[in-house]
Amino acid sequence: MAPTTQLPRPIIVSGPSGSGKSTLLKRLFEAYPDRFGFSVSHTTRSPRLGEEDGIAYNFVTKEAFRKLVDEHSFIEHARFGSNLYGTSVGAVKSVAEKGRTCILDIEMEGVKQVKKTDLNARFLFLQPPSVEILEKRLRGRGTDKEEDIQARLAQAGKEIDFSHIPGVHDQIIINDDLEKAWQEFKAFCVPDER
Ligand SMILES: Nc1ncnc2c1ncn2[C@@H]1O[C@H](COP(=O)(O)OP(=O)(O)OP(=O)(O)O)[C@@H](O)[C@H]1O
Repeated sequence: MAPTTQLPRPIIVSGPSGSGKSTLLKRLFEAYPDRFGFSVSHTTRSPRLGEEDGIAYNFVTKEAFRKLVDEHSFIEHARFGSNLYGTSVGAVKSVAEKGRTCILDIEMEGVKQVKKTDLNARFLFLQPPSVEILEKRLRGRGTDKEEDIQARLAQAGKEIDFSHIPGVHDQIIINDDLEKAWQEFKAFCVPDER
């Protein structure tokens, strides 16, 4: 295996809910379809029709999942309903081993976990111009219930405070004008094109 330093470094994109992560990542994957990749998550849920192990998810038993948790294999893991889901360090490394830059869209606790690993990641934070504008965008998106919007706004303050701790992120992009944010985002993710 090639030394980690020669492999594409993973990019960690974080930012409050509604800051525009999905919008910019969609553009990035459309503009550079072969350059980036997402890691394959682990789950204890059963595969649905057509879902291949190792492609849609790494399907594992609850026992195997717990063992991975005990071995600190996950960057983050969570329960949704009766199923467990997790992002493993190994899954991120395997994207890099295929020559692609792995992109992780994660929240603050995940960022802290990645910093404890040997992934040698680059950290990008997407910041809304203000909490008022963030609220407008969350409402405009039309996908969230009122209580979810309030919870997302409360969490946004914590995410922004954390992002301002020196050394946490390599770059902070303020997503005010979308075209300007896209240019900055692209320059960070595809630095050799500058
Ligand atoms: N610069 C911008 N100007 C105006 N609207 C924007 C801008 N960037 C994103 N939006 C809009 O804001 C809303 C939230 O963006 P998006 O869904 O990409 O956020 P997100 O960070 O991926 O949120 P989540 O973490 O909840 O998935 C969307 O409706 C999107 O179209």
